[in-house]
Amino acid sequence: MKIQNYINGEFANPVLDNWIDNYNPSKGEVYGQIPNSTIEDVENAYLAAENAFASWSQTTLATRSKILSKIADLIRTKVTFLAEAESKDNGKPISLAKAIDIPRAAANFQFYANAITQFSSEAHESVGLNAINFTLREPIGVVGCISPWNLPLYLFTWKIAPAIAAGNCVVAKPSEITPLTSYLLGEICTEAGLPKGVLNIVHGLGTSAGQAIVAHPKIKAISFTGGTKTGAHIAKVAAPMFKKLSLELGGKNPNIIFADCDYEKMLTTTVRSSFANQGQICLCGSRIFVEESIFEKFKRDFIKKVSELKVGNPSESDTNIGALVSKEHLEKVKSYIDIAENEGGEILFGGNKLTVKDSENGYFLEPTIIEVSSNKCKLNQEEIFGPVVTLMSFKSDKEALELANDTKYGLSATVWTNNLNRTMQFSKQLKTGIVWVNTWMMRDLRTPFGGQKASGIGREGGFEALRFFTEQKNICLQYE
Ligand SMILES: NC(=O)C1=CN([C@@H]2O[C@H](COP(=O)(O)OP(=O)(O)OC[C@H]3O[C@@H](n4cnc5c(N)ncnc54)[C@H](O)[C@@H]3O)[C@@H](O)[C@H]2O)C=CC1
Ligand SMILES: O=C(O)/C=C/C=C(\O)C(=O)O
Repeated sequence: MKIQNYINGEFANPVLDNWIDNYNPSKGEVYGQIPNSTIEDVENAYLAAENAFASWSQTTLATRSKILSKIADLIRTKVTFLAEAESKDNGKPISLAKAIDIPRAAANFQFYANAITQFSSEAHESVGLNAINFTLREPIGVVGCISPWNLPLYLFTWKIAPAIAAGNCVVAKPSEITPLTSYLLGEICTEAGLPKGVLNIVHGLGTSAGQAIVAHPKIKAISFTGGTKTGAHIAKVAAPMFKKLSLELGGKNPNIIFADCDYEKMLTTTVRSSFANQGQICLCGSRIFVEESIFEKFKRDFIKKVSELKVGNPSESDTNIGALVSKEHLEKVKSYIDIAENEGGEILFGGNKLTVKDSENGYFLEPTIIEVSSNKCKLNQEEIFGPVVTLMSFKSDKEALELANDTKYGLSATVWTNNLNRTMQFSKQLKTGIVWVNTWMMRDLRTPFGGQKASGIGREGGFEALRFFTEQKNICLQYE
């Protein structure tokens, strides 16, 4: 299968006719090629976007809303087809893609179809001076959206939907590791009546196609989700050009469990927050801290529940954990498990690569639980981004809070307790962009989403994304 770029509403081969192999991670085999796009393809995408901007930026909100709703409808009608494609490309269970990834992609378009009709700006009357200020929020122009491989269509559309709803035209690049569903989105956008050039999708490597988007002198804003190192590089390139930047980066999120919590709910949710999507979600609670009085009980119960998870072929409906996204990523995750003992850790469960029947060459790994004795170890400080969690006990609220905040990351935290004062103290003092209390990954698309410290800058979601994708202009008008 050959994936093509989507430029000016047409599918096109890369200008230099260079291609990259695309892998099915659960089979460990090549199943297609994608464009190895270069600066020339990005320029073509930019020109198409620039050309479309004059008209799209003047399209009524009702028309934009109708087209975005239609895209959402089409995604919903193709949920099984898209879920199968996502699973094949990424290795995640089809059941997960069908329940979470694809419905969320539809919800992203539906949400911004509605939100743009409610988005407004402010006016300030300068009383006594016969003057009024009103502030326009204008689309920026051509913007760049770059997304990762862990939640491919989910995160790709989370950027594109607000960008086009706000009247911008887009040059977008999905991860080269998971290009399939974004390729299929091109067709859907055409069918929904999105005018040519409003969305342009360029496939290829981060270091060439991605770099060309970030460095393009006329692409004025970049919305990026991915690794912290890449985010830092993007900031270095884009900042001297004064581009707007939204960077949603890595996490090393604490999951803090107190003895007074609703134990069964905590246990079930903790299995999910540890291993959903093979642990490849920036929000996964990869550092589990448990109050000393229930530590041994938690350990026993958690290991038992995790041992019941089925690692298997992503197409089987009872599979809980599919394949990791690539061979390189599997090796990276495994390398952390391999240093566990040198770091004073004890592997309590898992730790091994797995061979799955009918998918013998796939990139499978057991869900892995490691008890560590210090939060300073690499396992607790570096983003592993796989099905690996660490456990540590704590004695007091103060110690738990210190452990939780002792990382360069600051994306999310989960706290399990029924104590109101403790809930408020932790909510206020955790240095993260998101705090979940007695739940995990409960998403309301109106809320600001993003991290502090090395987890990024800016917030996605709700009106925040519409603010990011618009430029303010204040008009001050005096009258007699
Ligand atoms: N959502 C998250 O928080 C994610 C975190 N990661 C972390 O990052 C690590 C590395 O994974 P990668 O796939 O290498 O992520 P990455 O950060 O390199 O890739 C994310 C996106 O950025 C693009 N990209 C890469 N270099 C670029 C550049 N110089 N300019 C513009 N775009 C560029 C990629 O092509 C991809 O579309 C993972 O092991 C994980 O720890 C990775 C993916 C998602
Ligand atoms: O729900 C969201 O909006 C985002 C979820 C996850 C990520 O952003 C990620 O894993 O990068």
